Amino acid sequence: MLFQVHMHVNVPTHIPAAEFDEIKAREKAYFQELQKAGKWRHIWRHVGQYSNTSIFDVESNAALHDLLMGLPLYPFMDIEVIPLCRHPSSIHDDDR
Ligand SMILES: O=C(O)C[C@H]1C=CC(=O)O1
Repeated sequence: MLFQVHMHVNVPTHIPAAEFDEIKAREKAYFQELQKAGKWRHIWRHVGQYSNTSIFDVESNAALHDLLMGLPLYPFMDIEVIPLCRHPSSIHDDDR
């Protein structure tokens, strides 16, 4: 199942910068593992914002929920999820 997810990170002011840098490093490692696993298919930066639009390919709503809740940056994020389905005119076989 494909999902479009918008994430916005609210940089915390109540924790030391070094602690936030450590959380960002864990986020990057988690993100790269999910990319390698084919679950986090695409990511684009929103120009001028600490935000991204991502495409996830996971087996269920619950799987996406667990994945998002596991993001180290989750406590600092606003997240919007848009479930996607195949467009009838698409010529791409991997649009599921
Ligand atoms: O940078 C972001 O938009 C937040 C998050 C998504 C991937 C990652 O490494 O951090």
